[in-house]
Amino acid sequence: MDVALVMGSISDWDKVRVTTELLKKLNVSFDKHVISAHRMPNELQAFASSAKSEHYKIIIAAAGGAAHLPGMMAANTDLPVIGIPIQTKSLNGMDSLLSMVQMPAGVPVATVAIGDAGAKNAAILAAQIIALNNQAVADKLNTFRRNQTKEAINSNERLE
Ligand SMILES: Nc1c(C(=O)O)ncn1[C@@H]1O[C@H](COP(=O)(O)O)[C@@H](O)[C@H]1O
Repeated sequence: MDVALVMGSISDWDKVRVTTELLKKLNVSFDKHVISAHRMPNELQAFASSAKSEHYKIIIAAAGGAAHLPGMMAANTDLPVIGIPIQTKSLNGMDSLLSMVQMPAGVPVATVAIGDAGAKNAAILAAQIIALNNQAVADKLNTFRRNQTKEAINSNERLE
């Protein structure tokens, strides 16, 4: 698999479904897991430390609130980790964002935006990394970007 998509709870699944849809569209192979740094510390460590030998290339980690999951993944692997801050009811996802974006130097988490745009960008970012060594994914990305540009240009027609 190119990507392991990990989420802190099954309650995050609805928010990252869109990530999986885009990964599929861009020809990036992935599997998905609920793994929590807080609730499943041993499982997290086992998963992260064997991720490279399992031939994953990128980990996408989505979590809400005290979102230590992406940081702890990054602590236990040298694969690139992309963090998706899940929007929360109490603090709107600022809690999730700040707990993953402010990593100490040496252990980066490539943190995307809160919400739907971030969940989509995580898939695109992963595809861009995979595309460096995968022409089929590069072609899909190219088509995706061209269509996106076309749609933006065509939206001018809807202006009164
Ligand atoms: N942030 C974390 C971690 C972690 O970082 O290890 N484990 C669960 N969670 C988050 O807790 C929120 C509420 O989870 P529940 O709905 O299961 O109570 C979820 O957004 C999850 O990502």
